[in-house]
Formats: sequence, C-alpha cells, structure tokens
Amino acid sequence: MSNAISLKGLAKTYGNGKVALHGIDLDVPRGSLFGLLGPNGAGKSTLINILAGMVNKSAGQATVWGFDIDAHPRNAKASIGIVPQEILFDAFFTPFETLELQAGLFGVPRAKRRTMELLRAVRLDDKAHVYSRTLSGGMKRRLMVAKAMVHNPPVLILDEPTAGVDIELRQQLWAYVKTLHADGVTVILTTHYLEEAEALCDRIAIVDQGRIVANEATPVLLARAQEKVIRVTLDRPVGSPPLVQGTRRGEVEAATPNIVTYGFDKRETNAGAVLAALVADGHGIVDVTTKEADLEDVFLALTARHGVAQDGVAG
Ligand SMILES: Nc1ncnc2c1ncn2[C@@H]1O[C@H](COP(=O)(O)OP(=O)(O)OP(=O)(O)O)[C@@H](O)[C@H]1O
Repeated sequence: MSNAISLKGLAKTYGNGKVALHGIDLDVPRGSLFGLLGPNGAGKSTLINILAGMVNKSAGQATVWGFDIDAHPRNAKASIGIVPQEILFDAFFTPFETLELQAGLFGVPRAKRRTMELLRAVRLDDKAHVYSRTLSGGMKRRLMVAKAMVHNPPVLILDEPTAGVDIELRQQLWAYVKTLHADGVTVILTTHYLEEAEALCDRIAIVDQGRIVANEATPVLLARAQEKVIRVTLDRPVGSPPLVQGTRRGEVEAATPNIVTYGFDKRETNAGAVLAALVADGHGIVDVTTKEADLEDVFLALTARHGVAQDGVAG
C-alpha cells in the first residue's frame, strides 16, 4: 500500500497490432516526484491513458492509490488528476465555470469545492470571470493543472506539461507543482526535457519501446554516467594529444591546438591524474575545465538503438 501507482505486467497492443507496452512492472512510491522519460512513441501516453481509463489495457494489473483499476475503477479514477498534453476546455466558459463544471463531474459537493482557492494557487484569480479563450497559452496550461486538482486527488500526472511553454511560465508551473508536492501530492510527470526531470524529480523511470529500461532514484541514475570530460589548455600547441593513461578520446581542438580534451571513466582515473601525466610529459597547464556526464548521456546510453537515430530527446 505504500505505492501511489503499481503496475504489474501491464501490456497494450493496439487494434492495428502495434505493441505499445510489453508487460511492464513499475511502482511509483507515495510522496515522490516521479519522472517518466522516453523518446517519442515509447509508450508514456499509452500508460497514462490506461490509468486515466481512456485506453483499455490488453493484459496485466494496475492500481492507483491501492485501488485496482478493474475492480475499483471509480476509486482509482478519483485518486488521480491528469493534465493531458492538449489543452482541453470550452473557450466560452470562464476559468471559474470550468473548475465548477469539472468539480460537478467528479461529484464534489458545492460546500467542498475549492474553486477560488485553486484559481489563486495557479494565479488566475484575477481572471476567474473572463472567457477562457482570452487567456494566454501559459494561463490555459495553469488552468488545466487547477482543473486536474478539483477533486483533490492524491496523485497528479502531468503529461508533457511544459512543451511549448516559455521559461518564465515553466518556472511558475514548477513552483506550483512543488507546492503541491510539498503538501503531500504524489506527482508524476512525463517530459522530453531531461534537465527538467533531473532538477525536479527524486526518481526517474525511462521507457523505451514499451519497456522500462531504468527506474532509479535520480542520483543513482546519474551515477550510472561514469564518463567525465576534461578540457585542458596547455602552454603551447600540440600536433596530437599527448598520451595519458586511463583516458580515451583524446582530441586536439582544431582552431586552438593548445587545447586538448580527454574522456575518462571516473572509476578508472581522475582529473588530477590526467593533469599530473601532462605535466610529467613536459606540458605546462594554463587552464582546465571538467564536465560531468548528465542525464542526457545516461538516457542516450539506455535508449541507444543500433543504427536508429534518436528523436525527441531533450525537447
Ligand atoms: N490509437 C493507437 N493505435 C495504434 N497505435 C497507437 C495508438 N496510440 C499510440 N500508438 C502507438 O503506440 C506507440 C506508443 O505511443 P505513445 O503515444 O504511448 O508514446 P509516447 O511515449 O507517449 O510518445 P509521445 O512522447 O510522442 O507522446 C507508438 O508507436 C504509437 O504510434
């Protein structure tokens, strides 16, 4: 019961024979801010749509907040709020009416509705009574989040919430999501923006071709990226990179032949040893920078397919 979402052998084959999910197992712990990453077509929307009751699974089990989606569909649905990719609401309703209508659909009694509180939370209280069609894109997006929260679900799923949203609005949206999370809401977000998942999520699962290829606490996932890059400015140009044991991919920069870069595995050597080797070889060090591998490197390594170009990575 400690999981917000639990999937066992969840599979989906569409009518046209396309297998979108190959029997996946996935647990999302309660209280987490969970990232679901994957290239286009990986199966993220299929997974979310099954939880939302919009797509029928072909096999397996799914529970939301302990409620099996087959045995207790109403409770499962009531436990989840979903912000879909597309903006969906009637442009001729005001934000206030939109939320009231949604609360009605979820059977929230009038006395328990939090319409103005939600509008304040997404900073749309001053727009409560204007037509929704006059809202900016970012405001509409925030209204979608408020709409997903009318029935106060313990789990909020955001499907690609920041695609096409500018940086300032993105930050406002994340500020609100963090507030919800701090208040105890379990948040699951799908995103192509790896930096976003890295910065926000405490746990990340990577989906690729209908399979979970990683599911780990963010620092553990990042630690999988053992490659580090060191860029050294030498005191004079070199024709080829001096040999340094324990490194690979030594390169001299074409335009500035006194700058050399090396890749190395953190488990095998370190920046100090690289510099010491260069000095021992008679080179003077003028400057040095290093770069850690990031989530993008891990992501690419895990979803690398022979001869197939990746799409949809990093937005
Ligand atoms: N209704 C459908 N009928 C047939 N195939 C579908 C249907 N919906 C999705 N698919 C296919 O299932 C696979 C998974 O799609 P899905 O939309 O779940 O991926 P996704 O990870 O959400 O991708 P994106 O990030 O682009 O939304 C894709 O190959 C897609 O073409």
